[in-house]
Amino acid sequence: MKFTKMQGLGNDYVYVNCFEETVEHPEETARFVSSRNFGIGSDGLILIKPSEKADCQMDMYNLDGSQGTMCGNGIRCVGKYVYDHGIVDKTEIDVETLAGIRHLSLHVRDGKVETVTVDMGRPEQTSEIGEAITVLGKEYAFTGVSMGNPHAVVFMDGVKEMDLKEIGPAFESHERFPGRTNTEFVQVVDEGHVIMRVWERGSGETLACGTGACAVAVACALNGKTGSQVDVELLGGVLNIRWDRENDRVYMTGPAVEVYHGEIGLKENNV
Ligand SMILES: N[C@H](CCC[C@H](N)C(=O)O)C(=O)O
Repeated sequence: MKFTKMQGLGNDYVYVNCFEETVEHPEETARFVSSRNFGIGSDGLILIKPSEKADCQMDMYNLDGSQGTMCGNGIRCVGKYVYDHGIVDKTEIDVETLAGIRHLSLHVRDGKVETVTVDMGRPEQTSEIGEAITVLGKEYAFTGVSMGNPHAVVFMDGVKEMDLKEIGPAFESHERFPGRTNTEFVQVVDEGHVIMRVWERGSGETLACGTGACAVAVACALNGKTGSQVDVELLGGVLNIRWDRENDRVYMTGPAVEVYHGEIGLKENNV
């Protein structure tokens, strides 16, 4: 199977061009390629497929093989891939996802996409603001926001020093979230800048989460902690998020990088 390794702020996936390749068992393939020791090493697998409704389709799988409905860092890399590899010849494109169609504006330099602005659609508030929840015997306040996938946003201090290995999975699989959740731990620096760590549903801690950064920007505004444009500082870098309150849509701008191409034998590895 030919693949391309790409990353958005260190949130890295194995991408397969399914205009040319077919992946029979995507969940199993995602678990295999994501393994650093037995496969390639990534946060998951993203299939770039033809679409009847858009310029292409993004089909995304987390490290554990669970299928995601939307991926912000991933969709920027999908936009870069289809432009740089000649699948599209325009810089305003639409990508079909399980969360709906998303519009991308591709910013090109020297013939290659460098950054992408994504219309991430309408946010949906999925809890009370600051809803109480008990996790590992301790009470927290969270704000639930969906960007087509579920996020629980928790405001706290000392975010950079946190160890997410226990608290992350405990939130992810908490009974309050029947389909599991992505969880963002956020420290507000000022009304235009926040620091965020993320424990992703199905992938664990990642260096960045695009949908998560959008959910965080919305939760910050809902809680009156920032304006509606926020620089979200992640371990992997900064995403600029703008929640347009006029049309109630969230816009994310960030980089997309192609790291390398490769080929991997699935049958030889019993996948
Ligand atoms: N783990 C997420 C999907 C990937 C989201 C993240 N990598 C992003 O950039 O938005 C979920 O299961 O909803």
